[in-house]
Amino acid sequence: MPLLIAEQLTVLRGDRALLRDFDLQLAPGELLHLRGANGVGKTSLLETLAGLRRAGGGRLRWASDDALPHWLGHRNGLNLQLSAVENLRFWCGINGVPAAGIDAALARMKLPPRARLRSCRLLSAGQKRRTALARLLLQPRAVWLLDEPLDGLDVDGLALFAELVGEHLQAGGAVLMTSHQPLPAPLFASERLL
Ligand SMILES: Nc1ncnc2c1ncn2[C@@H]1O[C@H](COP(=O)(O)OP(=O)(O)OP(=O)(O)O)[C@@H](O)[C@H]1O
Repeated sequence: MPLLIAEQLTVLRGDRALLRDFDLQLAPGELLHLRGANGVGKTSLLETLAGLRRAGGGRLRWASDDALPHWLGHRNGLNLQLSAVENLRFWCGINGVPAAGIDAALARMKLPPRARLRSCRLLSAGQKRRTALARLLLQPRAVWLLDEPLDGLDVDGLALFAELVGEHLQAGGAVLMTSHQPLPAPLFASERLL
């Protein structure tokens, strides 16, 4: 049974329909890559699927009522005045997740210990991305909706990301991610052009 089904979805930006009659299914163990040019509506679609943007029509069905997805926007959603640890502590607080796993999650993302305590505005783009991705490790959620998650990652970061995704798919989760270009190895996905 699919984890997520979107049927005849209309994706809006203001009063403009970017996508109409958009159908999508996401099965357990599936990595689906949505590829499209700048401005085509990838971010708007992911925000609509995540429930952050009102759909203009159609239906969204989740495998279960409590199947809240992980949504990671392309701007990372970090408060740049706070450190990586403080950002994740805040995220844990608003999501009711124990903060005990923060250090382990940042270690898994290979963020050096000193960088974890530094204000995020002093981190590189890739370090900020690794911090944002660490949220995926803090709470198990079946569906990951990731908007341009590879931006800023170096070769090691890409390998790490592929490892996390592989483990998630093995565990029966699913990932929907966007980008502008074909996915690099070692990521293997079904691809949909927008
Ligand atoms: N704040 C906004 N207000 C109104 N329209 C917007 C706004 N932001 C974006 N748009 C419009 O919505 C359309 C879709 O934007 P969206 O960010 O979803 O595209 P995208 O495919 O994710 O683009 P990119 O690859 O550049 O990130 C764009 O063509 C843009 O003109």
